[in-house]
Amino acid sequence: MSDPTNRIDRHFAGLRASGKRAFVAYICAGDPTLDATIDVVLALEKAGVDIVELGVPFSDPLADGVVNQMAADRALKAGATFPKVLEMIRTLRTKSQIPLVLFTYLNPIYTYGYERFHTDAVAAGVDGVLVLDLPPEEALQNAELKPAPELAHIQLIAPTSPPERIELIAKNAEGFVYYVSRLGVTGAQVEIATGIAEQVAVIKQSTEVPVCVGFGVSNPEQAATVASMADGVVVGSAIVKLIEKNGAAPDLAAQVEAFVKPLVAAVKALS
Ligand SMILES: O=P(O)(O)OC[C@@H](O)[C@@H](O)c1c[nH]c2ccccc12
Repeated sequence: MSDPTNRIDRHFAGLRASGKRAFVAYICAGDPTLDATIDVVLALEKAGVDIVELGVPFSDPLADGVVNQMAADRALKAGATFPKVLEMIRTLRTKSQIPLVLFTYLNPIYTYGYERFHTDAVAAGVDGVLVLDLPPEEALQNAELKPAPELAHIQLIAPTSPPERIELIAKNAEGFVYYVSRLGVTGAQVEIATGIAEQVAVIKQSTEVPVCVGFGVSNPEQAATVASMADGVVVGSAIVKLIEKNGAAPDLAAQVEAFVKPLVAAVKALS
């Protein structure tokens, strides 16, 4: 169900009306610092990014490749904690209304407390949550594991997800469905995965919710190719790598903006 009060749903409704695809960017909150994350998100927004995925830094990020692992490590070493990430989002919300999705493993939410998490995330201005290591069956059977109604519960589908599971996930989808285009962990790849268009078509048989595809996209050409097969494309590690290289530069935000602009432009050029 589309919720007009949720920034993700509202944003996709606008994109749909204008026939445009979404560009979704992933960064790790607190890398290199929480203050820098605010500037980087504002730079992403200026570059035309539609939705920002904010990773909650975690010590055992099992689905993340080395670039994202190192980003989480930098953020943790710089002092990022789950409460501090929420505090940063509260500050960010005084400057931006860009749709925000928290990417997290279950452990930080468990430690913080489910109810407290739901209340505080909504109050901070988070629009959606993707709990990376939470299987859909668990989320559906345990009410406390489902985000609050105001938070879209975003879920992953993998190339190996069997049809029954795709149907289960897609039927309960909120915000958007995230199709990870390949097995393994996050990270830039030379070649785009095969079978994306086919899997997106299967997912779309069970849901009206937009489908975004990510994993391994790092340049404008790949972004356009992948986006042309779905409602949106996600780029993570390529941006995180740029932050890794230029974290200490005074013009980090400007560099992020310059890097992301052509990626966004390639996606927005599609009709
Ligand atoms: O890094 P890539 O290959 O561009 O893929 C996006 C990815 O980083 C981001 O969406 C993400 C970060 N952590 C994840 C864990 C699982 C699935 C996806 C993610």
